[in-house]
Amino acid sequence: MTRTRTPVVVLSGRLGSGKTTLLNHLLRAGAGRIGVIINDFGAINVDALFVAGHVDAARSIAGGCLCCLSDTSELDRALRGLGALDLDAIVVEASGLAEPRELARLVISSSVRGVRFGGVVEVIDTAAWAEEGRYDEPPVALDHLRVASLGVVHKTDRVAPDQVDRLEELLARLAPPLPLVRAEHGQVDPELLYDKGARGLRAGQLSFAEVLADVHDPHRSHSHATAIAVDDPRPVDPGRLLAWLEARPTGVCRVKGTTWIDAPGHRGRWVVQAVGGWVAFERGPWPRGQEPGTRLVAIGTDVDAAAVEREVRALLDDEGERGETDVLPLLRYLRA
Ligand SMILES: Nc1nc2c(ncn2[C@@H]2O[C@H](COP(=O)(O)OP(=O)(O)OP(=O)(O)O)[C@@H](O)[C@H]2O)c(=O)[nH]1
Repeated sequence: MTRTRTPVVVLSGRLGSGKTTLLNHLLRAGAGRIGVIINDFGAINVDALFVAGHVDAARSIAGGCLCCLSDTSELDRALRGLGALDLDAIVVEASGLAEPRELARLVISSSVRGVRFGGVVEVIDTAAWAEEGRYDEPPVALDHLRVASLGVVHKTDRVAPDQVDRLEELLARLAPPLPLVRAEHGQVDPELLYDKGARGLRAGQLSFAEVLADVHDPHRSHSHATAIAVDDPRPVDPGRLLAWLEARPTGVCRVKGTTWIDAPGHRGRWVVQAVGGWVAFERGPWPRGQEPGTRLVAIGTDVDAAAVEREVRALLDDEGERGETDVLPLLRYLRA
């Protein structure tokens, strides 16, 4: 019996749009055996830390966008490792800055046997688009929409239904007829993702030849962002952390990671997420084998990296245990 080639699906979407959330949903949904390749931008691969434990095989590529790494064989190496396994799909979670066209090109032209390009899924942050209020402008670059085989209109719980309709009308005008699916918290039917490669191109979608032919310089095509990573065994000062998150340095558009809070009643691991003006905390146990500590990544454009790193390091707490009341201001950002 001929073994069918494993589809490689690229998950693309701007910083904080919900790619890891969607990936976790796929893994938890138990829809087949999935391999994942996670490409995070910072030196600490925070996304890899956040991915659910149900993954059958995982490879992590940290330290730069796949499409900007000088060694483009990194993806091939990861695919080779996974391609040998009997998987139903491989999902590549791109960093929020990667160029999907470039990633598609890397997968299409990969010489790794046993895998095939399975399409680009563009995760669209409806909440960020509504927050920015530029209702006639696309939520992502048009080129991203033209490469995509599916658009996930995501975070619909954070906006009014008429805004979701408005975004979908805009997308239908700009990139007809990109199939769209609405989702909250990544809850997309896995069937929609794995079959895409087999179905061929929709009208208006770039063909493989077009993706391959248009040799462009990925370094020019996305803004140059900087990721500042701090990994330290100390807890954070909750008050200073919140004040910094609420008034982040100019240019820092994304903060994520885990922090350690050492205060009675609130002691433990607090996951921090900030996208644009939005901040959230989630509490949870330390994954087995992980020592308590603070691992934060701040991502931004035109930032003074040394100054941001100093600011993040200043959040670390040398004064020992905090009082319960120090944590209270964080509670209004705490998600169940
Ligand atoms: N309200 C709401 N929040 C969501 C939804 N999807 C994701 N989030 C939250 O948005 C934040 C960012 O989600 P991630 O899945 O980490 O986003 P990402 O695209 O992987 O982020 P980067 O890898 O940094 O680009 C997290 O706090 C998620 O819990 C959603 O549908 N609704």
